[in-house]
Amino acid sequence: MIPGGGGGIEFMLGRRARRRRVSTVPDSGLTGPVDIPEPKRDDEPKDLRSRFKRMRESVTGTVRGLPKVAKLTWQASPVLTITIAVITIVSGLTPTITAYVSKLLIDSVVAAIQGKGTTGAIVGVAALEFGVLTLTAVCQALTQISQSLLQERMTLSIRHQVMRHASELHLSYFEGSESYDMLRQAAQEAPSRPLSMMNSALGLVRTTITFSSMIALLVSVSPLLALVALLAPVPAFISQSKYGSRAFWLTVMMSPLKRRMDYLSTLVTTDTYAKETKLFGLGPYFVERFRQLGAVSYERQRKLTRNRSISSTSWGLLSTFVGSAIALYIALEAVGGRLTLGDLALYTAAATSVQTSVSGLFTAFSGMYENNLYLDTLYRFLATEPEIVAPPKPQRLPSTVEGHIVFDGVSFSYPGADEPALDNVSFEIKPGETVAVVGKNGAGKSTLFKLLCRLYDPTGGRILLDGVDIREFDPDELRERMSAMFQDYVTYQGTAAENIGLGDLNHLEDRELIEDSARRAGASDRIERLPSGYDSPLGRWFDQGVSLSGGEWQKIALARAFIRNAPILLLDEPTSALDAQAEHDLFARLRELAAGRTTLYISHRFSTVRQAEKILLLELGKLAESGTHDELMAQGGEYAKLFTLQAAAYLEEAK
Ligand SMILES: Nc1ncnc2c1ncn2[C@@H]1O[C@H](COP(=O)(O)OP(=O)(O)OP(=O)(O)O)[C@@H](O)[C@H]1O
Repeated sequence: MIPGGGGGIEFMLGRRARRRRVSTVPDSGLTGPVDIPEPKRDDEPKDLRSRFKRMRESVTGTVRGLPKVAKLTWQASPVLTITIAVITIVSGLTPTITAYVSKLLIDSVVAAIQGKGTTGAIVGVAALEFGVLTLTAVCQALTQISQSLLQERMTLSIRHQVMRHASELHLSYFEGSESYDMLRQAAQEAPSRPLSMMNSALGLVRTTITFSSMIALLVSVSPLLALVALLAPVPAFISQSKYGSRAFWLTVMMSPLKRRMDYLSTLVTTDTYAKETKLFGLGPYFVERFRQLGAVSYERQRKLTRNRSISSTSWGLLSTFVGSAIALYIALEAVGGRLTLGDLALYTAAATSVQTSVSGLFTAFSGMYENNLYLDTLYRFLATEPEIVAPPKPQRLPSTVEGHIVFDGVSFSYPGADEPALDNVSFEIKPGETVAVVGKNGAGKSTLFKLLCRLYDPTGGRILLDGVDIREFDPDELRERMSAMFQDYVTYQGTAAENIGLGDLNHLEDRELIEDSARRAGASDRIERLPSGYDSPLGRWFDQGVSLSGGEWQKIALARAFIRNAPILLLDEPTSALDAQAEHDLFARLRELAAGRTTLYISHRFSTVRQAEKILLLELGKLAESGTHDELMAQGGEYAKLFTLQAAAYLEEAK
């Protein structure tokens, strides 16, 4: 067993990190052997004392988890939570009442046989029994209905919380595989756990009620019997909780493997990848890798399930043996005339019930313990603080931002990277200027844009907007003043109008503005030719939509960037997929499109770069050259070299 609560989990994750290093699972899952380490713990308690210590720790950890679970359940539905709680108390009493009514019935039958009772009394007790049984049935039905409804509400409520929190987290959170695993577990495992834990907790209450009322009856016939019945289920509990923690462990360990399986499955089942997987004949290979990873995952689950059931069945048999011995003892007492037939029925029911209650108590507790471990992942995820947040007293952005940008000695390294992506970069962009950023692949151009949007914070230096460090603004407000088209723009599975409107939620359904943005991006002709124009679905996930070409999609992404009337416009290779005419048209209109805005664009085509008012050339994260086209050509540096190289290639072709 392992301690519940945060400390235990951190400890386990520490171990997990160590295990991952020795893991034989290759990072991508595409090649290499497939295996995952056994979810065994070196520090598993060996002797009884450490076992009890562990048990005490897990009891405290689990009990501490209860208020949080109660809060989650209450948040999902107060009415259903109260209903379930009330039914639990009622159904805790029904077994004892049933047992007592059975005794009354048998005694009244025996009395009638002996001529001491009446048929009327028997009918009365039978009616009472009918009433109790009806109450039991109603309670069961109500429990089932409330539980399934509460589960539905709970799943929605937790998924909603996970989505909301994920939407607030910083970009780099999604780029780490460990945090991604945590997110996956929180989203997939956690929704079913609180109700399960709540049920276990309420089961605990129910069985405690049954147990207390029954034990009173059992003690009156034989305190020794009561003690034996109490102790018999303990071993089963210990084995249950041990396997409970292993099951959790296995889920944690298998999360990376399951993600790889999901990835392989996506490669084969998603339209975006289908072309290439078919051409390179990768389908059967990916399917086989999926099968291998699946086989490993199944084998681990099978082993655990097998060991768990063998162990719990064996310990369960011990309890059955004790139960039978008690029944025999009571039967002999009845034969000896020391008990009535009604007493015999009552005590047999009581003994069985105490036994079931005790094992029920233990099972409920070990269930809670296991669920609490899973929930801890959810709590840790929900407790992850977004790294990029507004300062306590953010500076208000003026309603009209001028767009004066200064990079002052800005450096940035991606987490875990050896080399900085940007190294002491300084430059100034005047309001309304159009600036081109150029440089070789990996020079740091896109990183510069991401820092400007505050998707990351610089590791050194500062970025000023209209003279204020951008960290002093609320990041949401800052981003409202910017519009951007990234290199890996999103192709939304929605209509053409929605694809554009999503660039500005305030104008999501403003058809006039959407059409105007499409015109400015050169996308309107194609959209108008679609079967339902702007209402045509693009992509095929939800509707039988139209498939657009790469360049057509890029124009739609451009239109999305244009719809937002922001003072700063960032375009990362905006014409990489456009044909020569479309590219020419766009840049010919760029001055008009960029009027009144500070515009930065990244481009590898020097013909489009030359018209910028300022050009920044990055080399290995450093600002190597800056100036106008004429200035840089006159300098005869790297820019001049690259420009001449490209121009020469065109001239060569033209010959
Ligand atoms: N999310 C990331 N995590 C870690 N490293 C990254 C990440 N994104 C980029 N890098 C690294 O930072 C460096 C700069 O990348 P960046 O995307 O800014 O280059 P770029 O100049 O835009 O290149 P390209 O012309 O190919 O688009 C590269 O070496 C890249 O490997």
